Amino acid sequence: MNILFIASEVESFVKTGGLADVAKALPLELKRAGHDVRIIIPGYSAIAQREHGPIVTGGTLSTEPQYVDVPYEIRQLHLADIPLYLVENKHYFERPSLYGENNNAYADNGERFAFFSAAALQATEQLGFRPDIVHCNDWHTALVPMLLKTRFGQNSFFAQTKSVITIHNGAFQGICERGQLWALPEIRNAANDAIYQGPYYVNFLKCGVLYADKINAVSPTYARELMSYLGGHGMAKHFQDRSADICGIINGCDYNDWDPSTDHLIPARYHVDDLQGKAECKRQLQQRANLPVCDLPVFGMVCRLTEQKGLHYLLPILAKFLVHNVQVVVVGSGDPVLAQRLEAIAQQFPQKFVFFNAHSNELAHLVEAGSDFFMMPSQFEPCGLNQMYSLAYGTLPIVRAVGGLKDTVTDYDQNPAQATGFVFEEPEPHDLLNILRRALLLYVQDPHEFRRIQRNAMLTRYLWSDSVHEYEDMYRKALGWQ
Ligand SMILES: Nc1ncnc2c1ncn2[C@@H]1O[C@H](COP(=O)(O)OP(=O)(O)O[C@H]2O[C@H](CO)[C@@H](O)[C@H](O)[C@H]2O)[C@@H](O)[C@H]1O
Repeated sequence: MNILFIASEVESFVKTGGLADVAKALPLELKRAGHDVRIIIPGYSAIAQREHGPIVTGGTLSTEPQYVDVPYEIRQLHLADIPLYLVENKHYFERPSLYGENNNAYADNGERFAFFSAAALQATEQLGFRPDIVHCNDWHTALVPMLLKTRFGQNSFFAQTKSVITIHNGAFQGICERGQLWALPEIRNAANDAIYQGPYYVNFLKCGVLYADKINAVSPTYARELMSYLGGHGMAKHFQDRSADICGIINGCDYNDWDPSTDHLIPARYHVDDLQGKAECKRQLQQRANLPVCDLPVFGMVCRLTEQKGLHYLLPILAKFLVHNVQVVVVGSGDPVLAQRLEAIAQQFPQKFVFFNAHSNELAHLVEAGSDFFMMPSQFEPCGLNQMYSLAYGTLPIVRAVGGLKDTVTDYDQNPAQATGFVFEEPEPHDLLNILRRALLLYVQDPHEFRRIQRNAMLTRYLWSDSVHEYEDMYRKALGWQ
């Protein structure tokens, strides 16, 4: 199949979160499976490799006569042997950040990603790449399915093209004033009330859910949650209406980047039968964090600082947990209020708790390798990648039973024989504290049992090559081939 993968970030070029990891690993695996894959993303000035790629085409996005047409250029880079196209426009993408600054989204994000989506499709035709499937990801590219049926609906080039959308995070929906879509009158003036959020706003994700030929969430549990009122981020009814076309496909883990036996971002390598390197990673993590270098259990956490990641469960109980003989290391960036609260606790417990207010891939690898446990008490979690990295690094994940966390971690109490970590149910700080204590107790009282679970965890595999079969299946269904 010819697959156009359209996303707002791709690991190795530009990344703020897990979407970027998937937008790298999935196209690579689809390519390995024999498909012709092209990736297209916005040409942010933050992309360091940008100057090495040639401009391969360009043009203007035509709009209504009263507005000026919007210019763009297409630059070509490569992700391994996959062409990666950047849609460049100085006004929209030459900014210090991808989506916003100082924790505030850019006010014209709707306009920016509407422009990107339409220009990406127009450029695809200019490049002569006729996609069977346009694979959209999250709200940023969720207008694409509707554009294929409106602006490009009569265009014979796209006559056989079908669209799918993957929901990585349904909480972000891209709600913007209708006026921001001045360049896309076919959407701004559409008679379909369902895509609007009240009379004045458009909801990008709704457009995707209504118009995509097939939809998937990044885990089976999250697919079910999206159709429930509690987990549907206010869009449950729209997901329910499309229930026949929705499936859940668990993300894979990219073991090329996340394998402790080959990882060169960590100070020592190790594998399931020889954990000496892990002990060295722990020592170096403790040194780096300025914590006493000793055999206390280390609980790590790496995340964007947002409510989603369950910091409001952790913050109220962190001081109580730090009364025990433990060390806790958190690496995160995002919400300044959450950062301040973490910093205040770090000052109170300098010998036990360290907070790195940073986005650092190298630190993320060190925390994964050097910790004994990894905390992911998310409020909701479409799939989650860090718990998979933790399993591979023998760092027992402590997670809440939601979304992909529920699908990937087996709880010690529920299923001791196959346990790979610890799972708690209720969205309550006290439940998190209980499970942290349970994990601590196991570490202190039964090192052999801890080692056995660690072994289970390290032998667990979530392979992209398995998930790709499910994506191929979804594409075939979208194309009506089965
Ligand atoms: N401060 C920091 N420093 C360094 N690295 C950091 C970091 N904060 C986060 N990261 C990295 O960003 C990625 C986060 O991935 P996740 O899947 O856990 O969450 P995210 O919510 O971004 O992704 C969304 O999309 C993905 C992909 O589908 C879903 O798995 C997930 O549930 C959904 O919320 C990991 O690679 C992690 O190491």
